[in-house]
Amino acid sequence: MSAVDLVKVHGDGAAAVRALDGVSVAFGRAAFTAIMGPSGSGKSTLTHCAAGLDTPTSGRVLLGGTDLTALSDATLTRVRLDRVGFVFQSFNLLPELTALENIRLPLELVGRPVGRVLFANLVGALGIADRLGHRPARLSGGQQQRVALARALLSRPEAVFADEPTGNLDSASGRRCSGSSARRCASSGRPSWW
Ligand SMILES: Nc1ncnc2c1ncn2[C@@H]1O[C@H](COP(=O)(O)OP(=O)(O)OP(=O)(O)O)[C@@H](O)[C@H]1O
Repeated sequence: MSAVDLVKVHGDGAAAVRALDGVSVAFGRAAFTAIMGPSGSGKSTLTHCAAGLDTPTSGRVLLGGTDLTALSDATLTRVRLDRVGFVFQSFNLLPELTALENIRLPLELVGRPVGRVLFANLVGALGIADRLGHRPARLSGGQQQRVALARALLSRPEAVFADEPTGNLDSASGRRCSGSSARRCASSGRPSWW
């Protein structure tokens, strides 16, 4: 997945904010990449543009051979559901659905079957197997976050984007969800993309 010369200006006129100013970046296949920077430096904006959730003002976003910035709204929606997983900072679970229904929803929207083994493995690894019948309001923040992670991973997407995905988890759960490479990234103290 790569982004080329991304510019994103939020708003217009005197209130315009140039959140991205010519960002080019490539994320390798099967790589775990952390984006770090000060508050307000554009991490969420970059992540949303890279995942096709927001439209850059200019520049290109490539997922495999697909230029997301050249797609119609309908095709982009389909690509997002089918090929991209996203974990939002505020989870974005649907309150009237159970955890199970939230996790399955993206696959059901595109008419794809739910892989039973993958589903069982995911909810087991994330420690939410006994909470699947609960609505989000009956779950803790960390449990909601793990439901959101399961939802993002169940479709085996080509790319998973996560905006502060382990902020509500205890340190052991955070390590399980992000893997040992995350520890290495975080402890290296590098302030930029890699
Ligand atoms: N919808 C919006 N309208 C106007 N300005 C926005 C909007 N979204 C973000 N911004 C501005 O764009 C800049 C980058 O915001 P962004 O949320 O991408 O930063 P961030 O690095 O993710 O911040 P944080 O670490 O605090 O979550 C900020 O100055 C922010 O105020």
